[in-house]
Amino acid sequence: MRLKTRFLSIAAGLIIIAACASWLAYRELSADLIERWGQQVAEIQVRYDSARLLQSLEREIGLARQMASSTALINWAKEPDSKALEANAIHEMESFRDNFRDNSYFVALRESGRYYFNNEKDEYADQQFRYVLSPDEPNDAWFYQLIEEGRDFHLNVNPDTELGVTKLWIDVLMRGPDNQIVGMVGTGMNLDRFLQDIVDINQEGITTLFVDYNGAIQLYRDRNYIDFASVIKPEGQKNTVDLLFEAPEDKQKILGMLQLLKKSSGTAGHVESGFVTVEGRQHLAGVAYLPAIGWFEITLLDLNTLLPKSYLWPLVAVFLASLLITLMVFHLIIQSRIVKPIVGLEEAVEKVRSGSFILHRLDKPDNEIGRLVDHFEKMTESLRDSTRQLENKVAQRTDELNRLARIDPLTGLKNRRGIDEALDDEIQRSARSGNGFGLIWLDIDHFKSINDQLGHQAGDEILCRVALWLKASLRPYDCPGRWGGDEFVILLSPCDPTTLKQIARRIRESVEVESRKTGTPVTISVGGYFSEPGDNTDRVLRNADQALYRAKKEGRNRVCINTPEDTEINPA
Ligand SMILES: Nc1nc2c(ncn2[C@@H]2O[C@H](COP(=O)(O)OP(=O)(O)OP(=O)(O)O)[C@@H](O)[C@H]2O)c(=O)[nH]1
Repeated sequence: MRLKTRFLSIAAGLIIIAACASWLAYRELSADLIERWGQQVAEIQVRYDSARLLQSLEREIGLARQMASSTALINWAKEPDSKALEANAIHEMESFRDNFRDNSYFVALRESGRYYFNNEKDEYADQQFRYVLSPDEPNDAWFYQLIEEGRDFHLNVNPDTELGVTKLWIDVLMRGPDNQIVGMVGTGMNLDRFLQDIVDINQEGITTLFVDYNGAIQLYRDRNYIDFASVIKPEGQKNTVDLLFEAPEDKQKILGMLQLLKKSSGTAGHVESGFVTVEGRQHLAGVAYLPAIGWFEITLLDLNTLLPKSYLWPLVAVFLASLLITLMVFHLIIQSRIVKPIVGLEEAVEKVRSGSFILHRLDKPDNEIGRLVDHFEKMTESLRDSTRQLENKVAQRTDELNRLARIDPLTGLKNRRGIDEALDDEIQRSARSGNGFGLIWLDIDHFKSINDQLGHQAGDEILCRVALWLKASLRPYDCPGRWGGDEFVILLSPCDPTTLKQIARRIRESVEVESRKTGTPVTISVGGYFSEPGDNTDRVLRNADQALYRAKKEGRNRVCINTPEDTEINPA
């Protein structure tokens, strides 16, 4: 895999891992955030809803308590048949009616069971006595039940079948000076209006309900759930709050919260909260106990409505965009500071490996890679210089070897290979120019006996001297060589037959004369051939050799010249 691909794969992998981790963290954090926020909102909402309920009830309850402690009513309750007391009491009751919000009241006398009522329309003026309560009448059970329980104050949602109204009743026991219960007074508020004001508040995602001390639903937007006349219903038949929840654990949770609040009922403003599912949607339930009325207030917050997770999507989008930008920046940095310099370096290494030292300008980032590239460039320069030096040396040595391969080590003249090459060149030159050239082939006479008599060393010295005499007798541009043994070949160019003869004779004479001076006289036999353009190597050598052969045959120490036209033999 290429470096860039690998880097990007690693980066992408890391980013995916980071994104997954961040997504999980986001989910956890958002759930935690929503939970914390929801709990606080639930607490605030619970207190707000409780305050609203208490605010609207407080005055009514105060008035009802005041009415229950009215001396006129208490005295009348003790003597219900006294018309004077009754008139006085009814007058008192009517003054309270004017003050109650609903402009209605009821008074029920314990001893006689008489029930008095008047409403906002003053419908029952002078007929406030409505009917007589009976312990045997189930609809009247509330009255006897409350007296039996001895609860001085009670809130009750109950339809009054006699009056044909459903009301939220405020019931307050009326006690005589001896603390004996002599009756019950109170007022009823139109349930529909009350629900509208307190419960059916048009706040999307927020549901408010009130349940009594036993969890029976008292105020709820859906009237079907309201547990009317809770006070007279036996346990198990009440519409309790757990009916609103489907999951058993949610039912347990909400009932558990009620229990907890009952235990800590002394702690004012304490709110319990927890997640529950209502109608398939997650809600946060906040529950508070209202000691003033003995009810619980429950607020259900639909979190998806109040704080949809989509609100946090811009955060996710920003996060993803940041990741993408990070990936791109990472890619650009990796590309410019690592991958590109390394790829360039790799190409340069490949070039140098294949023997090319011409490098394009390499990227040198200001980091370890840049320093590596710098070292590589310097190393390449050194390598290039030493390679060039080496090549020069090799070329020089090769030239030297080539030269030596064509030189006779003893005499310093060309050897047979050198003469061969020079002869080939000369034949080609002659063919091109149309001018002939001369070739001399000479051999030292009786050299074997010189060797035999004087030794091989002396023989070598004579060979060297002959070479020197030859060179001295030749023109600078003539080319002498040692063919082998005691035989020498000389190329004469430019040349003509006359010059060939002259030089051949001069050579022979020179050797004879000069050798005599050394005390070891030697003579040479010389064969010459003047080559015409078009001759080949064999023909030239053969003719020169034949001329030498003749010179030997005819007595040695002489010159014989072979020309294409004729053969001239010149005795010494
Ligand atoms: N000292 C010495 N002797 C050599 C060398 N190369 C060949 N010879 C000898 O040279 C002699 C050449 O003899 P030939 O050319 O055959 O005969 P020659 O004695 O010269 O007689 P002719 O040529 O017939 O006059 C041989 O004895 C070789 O051993 C060399 O490099 N040094």
